[in-house]
Amino acid sequence: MPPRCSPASALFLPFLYPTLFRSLPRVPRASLSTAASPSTSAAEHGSDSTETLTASDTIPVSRLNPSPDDYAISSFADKAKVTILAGGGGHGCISFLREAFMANGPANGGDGGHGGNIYIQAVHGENSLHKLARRRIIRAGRGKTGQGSNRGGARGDDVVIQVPIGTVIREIERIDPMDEEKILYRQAREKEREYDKLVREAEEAAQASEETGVGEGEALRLNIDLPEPPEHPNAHKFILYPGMSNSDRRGLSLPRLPLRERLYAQPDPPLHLDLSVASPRPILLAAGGLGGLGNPHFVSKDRPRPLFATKGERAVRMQLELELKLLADVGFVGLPNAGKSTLLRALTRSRARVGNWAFTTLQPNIGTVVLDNHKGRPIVKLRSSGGSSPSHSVIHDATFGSVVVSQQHGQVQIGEAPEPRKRFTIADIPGLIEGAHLDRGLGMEFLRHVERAGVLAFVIDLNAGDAVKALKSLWTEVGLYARMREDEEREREASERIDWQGDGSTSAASRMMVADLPEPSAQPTGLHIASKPWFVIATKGDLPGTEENFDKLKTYLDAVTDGEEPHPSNVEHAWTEDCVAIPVSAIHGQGVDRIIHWTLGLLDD
Ligand SMILES: Nc1nc2c(ncn2[C@@H]2O[C@H](COP(=O)(O)OP(=O)(O)OP(=O)(O)O)[C@@H](O)[C@H]2O)c(=O)[nH]1
Ligand SMILES: [Mg+2]
Repeated sequence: MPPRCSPASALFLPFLYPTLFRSLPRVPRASLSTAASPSTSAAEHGSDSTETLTASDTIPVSRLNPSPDDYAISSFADKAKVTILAGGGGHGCISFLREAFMANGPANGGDGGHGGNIYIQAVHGENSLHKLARRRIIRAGRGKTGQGSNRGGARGDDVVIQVPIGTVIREIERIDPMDEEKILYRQAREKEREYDKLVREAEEAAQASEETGVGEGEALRLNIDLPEPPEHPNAHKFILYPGMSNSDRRGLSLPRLPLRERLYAQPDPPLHLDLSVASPRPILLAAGGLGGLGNPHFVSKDRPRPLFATKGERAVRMQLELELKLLADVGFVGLPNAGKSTLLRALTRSRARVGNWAFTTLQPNIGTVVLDNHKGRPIVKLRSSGGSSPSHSVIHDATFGSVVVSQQHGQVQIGEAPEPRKRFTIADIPGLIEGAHLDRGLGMEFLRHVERAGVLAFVIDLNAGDAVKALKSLWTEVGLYARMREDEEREREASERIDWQGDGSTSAASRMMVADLPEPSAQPTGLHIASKPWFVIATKGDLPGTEENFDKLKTYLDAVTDGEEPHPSNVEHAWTEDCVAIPVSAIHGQGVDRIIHWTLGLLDD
């Protein structure tokens, strides 16, 4: 375990609070970095720390201290409802060869093109569903109609919907013309069977009347009583030649079309996809309709010049609900106005709105910390070994690439090094207030994102009163929310359980089914959030008079790590492995490197 706020590490320069880094000579406040000077000089002039609340006013406007209207509107969305329409098939063509001295050439109408499919693919680099949420309807291309001279129509364009990794797709509604057609065919077959039965009965009756000597007239009457034969269900699928004469139309007998199988298998309903890893290939959501058949398909000895072709098949239409589950690697949790958005700006290229008032942020902002220059070369210097996982070291070998040498129980083990992380994402959510778990403030909606982050970073304003108290109240809110969610989950699970008896009691059969499963604990613990690794980012450290507050916070966190104090949420068995507080001054971009390194250590553990 690395020393907390290690004075030996050159990366973790104690630019703030030199007194906490005992082995370093005490640096007088006046000689702190120039960036911190405006507020320092304010302190020298004897100003009160509460007066420096608006210290950002004295700092020149920059990317990290922007004017309130210098921001990009957050285009983030974690939910979307879309209707997808696969492309219908193009119609078949009715055409005949026309050449000099050939009055009635053979049929040469081309087939229609097949409709385009709609696929979905989870990819790296996407981290929001806002583009989909805005589009609402996604259509694949329609197949083109066939042409004369046996030229087939072009295929409709496929559409690949790219979504972030962690997207869950649920089907709400589906209209599949193939299913409708199957039902129509089944009904038609039943009607035909009934008609055949009637015909057979009429014939038998006619035969019987002949044998019993009833006159020919009676037999004829029985035949006339028969209803019209049922129409075949695929009559609507044909297109007729527009220049057809009335006599042609009267003598037209349309052939029976068999049910055609789609080129691509349509996934069975209800569709439920959980794309928790990048999909190497796009996954089919909706298959396009088949192209119609040109008139040469219907040429026969009795019908040398078919004056019809078939229409393209209609395609699937689906309504889907998409939800982005795994949102960010790190979730910022903090009171309003703590400096979360400024910190996000300092760590990433985000242009989140910053303002000296509560609830500046109304929608979550997602920022990506890029660790390489997109060519594999690191732009953030990583620690060679150690961090929060010092039990292994990475050796770079020209022949074998990266090899991990780890020591477990005194034995050296050699394994393949994991791909170095190239980026991680941070979610900056609106500030939490007391009662957030009861949906006060902008609370609940956004605590969901915290629940899903791998690491929690508590952003505490050192200039806004007791930091330990602030941390405890934030953890209390998060803990209460976690318990509430566990309760909800349990209720949902109970309502989804099969009621074998129909009266709410569970029979022996269902008991057998769940016998091997561990019984869920009766009380919600909130452990699913409290067991996540976390750390504290103590911000606004440039403001005078904050050093003491940080000192207290550090002492408290050391006590939590050593087990002398309970976890701030009071949840038992919560994560207390290495609770640290990192002092930063986001407005000056100081200390942010250390956040990146610490986060990497926690994420890679
Ligand atoms: N002196 C100083 N001021 C800071 C620092 N970080 C943020 N501020 C100021 O604190 C105020 C609030 O910053 P924001 O980043 O908007 O805070 P927030 O936590 O995102 O606020 P909400 O979105 O309302 O929850 C702004 O006036 C910032 O300029 C810092 O490190 N030092
Ligand atoms: Mg904000």
